[in-house]
Amino acid sequence: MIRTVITGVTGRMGGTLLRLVRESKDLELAGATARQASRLEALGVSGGEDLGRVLDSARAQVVIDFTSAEASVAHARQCAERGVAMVIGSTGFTPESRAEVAASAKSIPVVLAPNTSVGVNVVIRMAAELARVLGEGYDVEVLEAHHRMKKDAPSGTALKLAEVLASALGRGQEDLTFARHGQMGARPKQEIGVQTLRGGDVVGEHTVYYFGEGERIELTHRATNRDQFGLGALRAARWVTGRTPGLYDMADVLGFQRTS
Ligand SMILES: NC(=O)C1=CN([C@@H]2O[C@H](COP(=O)(O)OP(=O)(O)OC[C@H]3O[C@@H](n4cnc5c(N)ncnc54)[C@H](OP(=O)(O)O)[C@@H]3O)[C@@H](O)[C@H]2O)C=CC1
Ligand SMILES: O=C(O)C1=N[C@H](C(=O)O)C[C@H](O)C1
Repeated sequence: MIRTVITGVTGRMGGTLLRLVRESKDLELAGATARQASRLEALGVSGGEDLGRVLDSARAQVVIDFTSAEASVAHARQCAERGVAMVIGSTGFTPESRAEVAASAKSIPVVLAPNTSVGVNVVIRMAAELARVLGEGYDVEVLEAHHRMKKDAPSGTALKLAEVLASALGRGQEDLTFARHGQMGARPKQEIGVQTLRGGDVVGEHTVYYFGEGERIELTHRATNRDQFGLGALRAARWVTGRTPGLYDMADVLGFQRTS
């Protein structure tokens, strides 16, 4: 059994992960964190507010962390100090905070994935392939929709899609456009647009549009609950436990060639 700690267990993903780890045959819950330790009792789990202290008593092999970018940076440092592997699903990283996770990943193996659903990762791969095959004659746009409680925008998945599309088309960060308003002028050929919708209880939807002359291709993934994110995270946890230190992503877990 792989001894697993879940951070932010009172969150939407934390709750999903707790149920899936409890249902799993090869992962066991070694502890959990919550910002208010009093809430752990109601869930019937042992743990505390500080990951470092939880790890010191839990003999954990892997931490699954879906909290926030800021919290994940601190959690990665605490795991690195104790040699515990990690799966980080948090989004909202800046280049600087991502670099801090990468620094921790010099001493522990870390899977950092803005989307742990296997289906989404297949779509990311297909999106890059479609862009490569279609080439320059198509205008590429990414649209994402999420629930009203989501804090970061655009989603980590939309950013990843934009990154792999740019790489497939030989374009760079400077070609990404995150919103349009006012007198923008005609759409530059090189542009890759990334647009965000927020509302209700939308779990997570991503569409890549390829607008051509006389045709339009749309590649869509819709999550209708959080289980596939959780199951993918458990798969990543099995894969990363005992691995050589380094920063990995779901492409590594799934044995795909990296797209960017
Ligand atoms: N990779 C993937 O496939 C997916 C990624 N995500 C990402 O995972 C993250 C969590 O999403 P979700 O579960 O919906 O969010 P929630 O707000 O429901 O849960 C976040 C949890 O993390 C805790 N937390 C937040 N900030 C801190 C902090 N600074 N220190 C310690 N704990 C903290 C929260 O505690 P408290 O309850 O006290 O606020 C809460 O328990 C987001 O970044 C989201 O984008 C989400 C779904 C799938
Ligand atoms: O916050 C969410 O809910 C989600 N966040 C991830 C992201 O930012 O890409 C993945 C998923 O779509 C749900």
